[in-house]
Amino acid sequence: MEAQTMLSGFCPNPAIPSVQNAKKPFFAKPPSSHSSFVQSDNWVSHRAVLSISQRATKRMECTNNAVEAVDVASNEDLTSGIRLKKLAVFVSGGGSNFRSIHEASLRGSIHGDIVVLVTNKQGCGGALYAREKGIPVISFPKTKDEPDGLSTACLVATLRRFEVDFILLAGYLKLIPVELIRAYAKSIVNIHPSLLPAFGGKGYYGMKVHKAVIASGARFSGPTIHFVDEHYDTGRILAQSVVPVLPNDTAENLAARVLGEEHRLYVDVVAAICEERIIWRQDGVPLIRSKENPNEYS
Ligand SMILES: Nc1nc2c(c(=O)[nH]1)N[C@@H](CN(C=O)c1ccc(C(=O)N[C@@H](CCC(=O)O)C(=O)O)cc1)CN2
Ligand SMILES: NCC(=O)N[C@@H]1O[C@H](COP(=O)([O-])[O-])[C@@H](O)[C@H]1O
Repeated sequence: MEAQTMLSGFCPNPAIPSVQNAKKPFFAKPPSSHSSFVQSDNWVSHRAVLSISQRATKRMECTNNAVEAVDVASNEDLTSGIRLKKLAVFVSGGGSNFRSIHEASLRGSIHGDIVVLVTNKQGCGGALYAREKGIPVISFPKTKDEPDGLSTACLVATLRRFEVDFILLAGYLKLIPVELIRAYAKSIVNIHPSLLPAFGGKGYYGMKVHKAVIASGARFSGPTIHFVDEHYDTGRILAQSVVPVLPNDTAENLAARVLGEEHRLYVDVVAAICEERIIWRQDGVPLIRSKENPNEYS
């Protein structure tokens, strides 16, 4: 049975609003040296951020609003103490970023599981890979090419039923509707193949981006990972990485160089998201806390 048909039972009545996650996170304030950092209510860790000397041996846990220090033998214990996250990936094309993240999940580099793939093109490479790996595939949105596509309300209800924590866009070429953005506030990220805000927005996707970069004479390019808001490529930037643009580059050469960096960067960023190492500065800029040195941010 096609996953779509099987999944349709997840959305008996699209009119029924999706159930919001009921979790109430424990608010933890970082040490005074980071007093400029606050954590939003969507991403706060369930553990207080301790000074580096304490952190090596202790983890703070909140149970029934009582905070207690729990002995931690090693970083693995810290990771194993963090809930395994459930991920939805959205693709429209070949899916190399999706595959890279899936492989990282399987080898344990990402503390998360891809539980569902969403696509607007059932025949794309990403959907074929998902079916080979037994990952359910959902069509979204409903179009003439994809008449079985879900409505936004039904997609939200289905993602809730899969208990999805975070949504990763990876070459998905349709605008994410505001209803889904509100349902997954600060929990949807996208990778774009240029150094935003340059060369982003409507019309900037795939090879079009690299052709524009080369035509501009820019000497550097690279991927950007950002949170998704209601417009294309205007959400808060979370991570970037720089590659050179060479004088004799074709769009294809540049695309390949940027894509290789995308695979590395996206795995690192998704690992940080799943390990609850994202922290929000008071001006709204998201930062990634270093795994090796928790007093360092990027
Ligand atoms: N609400 C948001 N939705 C999406 C975002 C986002 O930032 N906010 N990012 C895109 C991905 N993307 C760039 O990273 C992007 C994708 C597609 C387009 C675009 O111009 N699309 C064309 C249609 C293309 C097609 O259907 O083949 C269009 O809308 O005319 C720009 C940027 C994913 N969604
Ligand atoms: N604006 C969105 C956009 O252009 N996204 C780009 O589509 C490609 C998807 O490759 P993949 O399917 O092999 O991961 C990637 O280069 C990604 O940055």
